[in-house]
Amino acid sequence: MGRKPEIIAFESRQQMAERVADLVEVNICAALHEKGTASLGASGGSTPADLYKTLSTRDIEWDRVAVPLVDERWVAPDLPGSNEAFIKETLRQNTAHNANIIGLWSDVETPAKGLDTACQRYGNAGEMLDVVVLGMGNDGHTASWFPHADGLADALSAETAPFAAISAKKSEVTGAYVDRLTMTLSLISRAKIICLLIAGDKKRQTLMRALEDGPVEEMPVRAILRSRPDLWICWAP
Ligand SMILES: O=C(O)[C@H](O)[C@@H](O)[C@H](O)[C@H](O)COP(=O)(O)O
Repeated sequence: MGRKPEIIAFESRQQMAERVADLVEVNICAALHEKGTASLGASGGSTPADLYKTLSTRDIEWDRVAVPLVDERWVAPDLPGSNEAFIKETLRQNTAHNANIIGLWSDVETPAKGLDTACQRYGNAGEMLDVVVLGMGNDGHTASWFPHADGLADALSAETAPFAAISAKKSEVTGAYVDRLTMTLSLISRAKIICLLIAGDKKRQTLMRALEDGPVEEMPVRAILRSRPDLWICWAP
């Protein structure tokens, strides 16, 4: 049996935000010191809000940090549900007011049509990402790797494309946001540090199921749990 990732349990969501911000800060500053630039792959959703707000007050040279989105729902940044809007609102303030957030959405009909633009914008920001923050849904998705979605095979393939277009099956978890663009396993799994942030008992139960044997297509978060068992799984009630 391969190594299973460990779960770090915090007392509160605020404590989790502070300690994960320490981890992100130290790794971003180390990358800046080594290379002069750094990259932080940032997920949307809602769980990382406290982390991003905390990070926005840290003493980091944010103008040298690229913050590409991990995934995006196909909605313009001025509409509810946009991950780009969420990350701008929570991270781009205080010392991080000049962070270079790299959005994935462009004004074309579908994520598939937006793929080239996303890849161009992303450029070399993260041939190897320094840090990636992931979340997880109660259906066992992470990034926009939704169970049995169209495009899931592309997102999880060993090919080196950094992004894939996803069309998820509509569910309670996706809501109306079934069309997505997402970083691929190939890109995320090469990151130096990966943090999977989860909160609440229900997600802890979902995670325990994901850690069991079973098909990746049913719980795609398994792809990253299996390929990077050294990832930091951080949980708070
Ligand atoms: O667009 C999104 O929804 C995400 O980037 C997604 O992968 C998210 O991390 C999980 O769905 C968890 O979302 P919550 O933090 O809102 O539970």
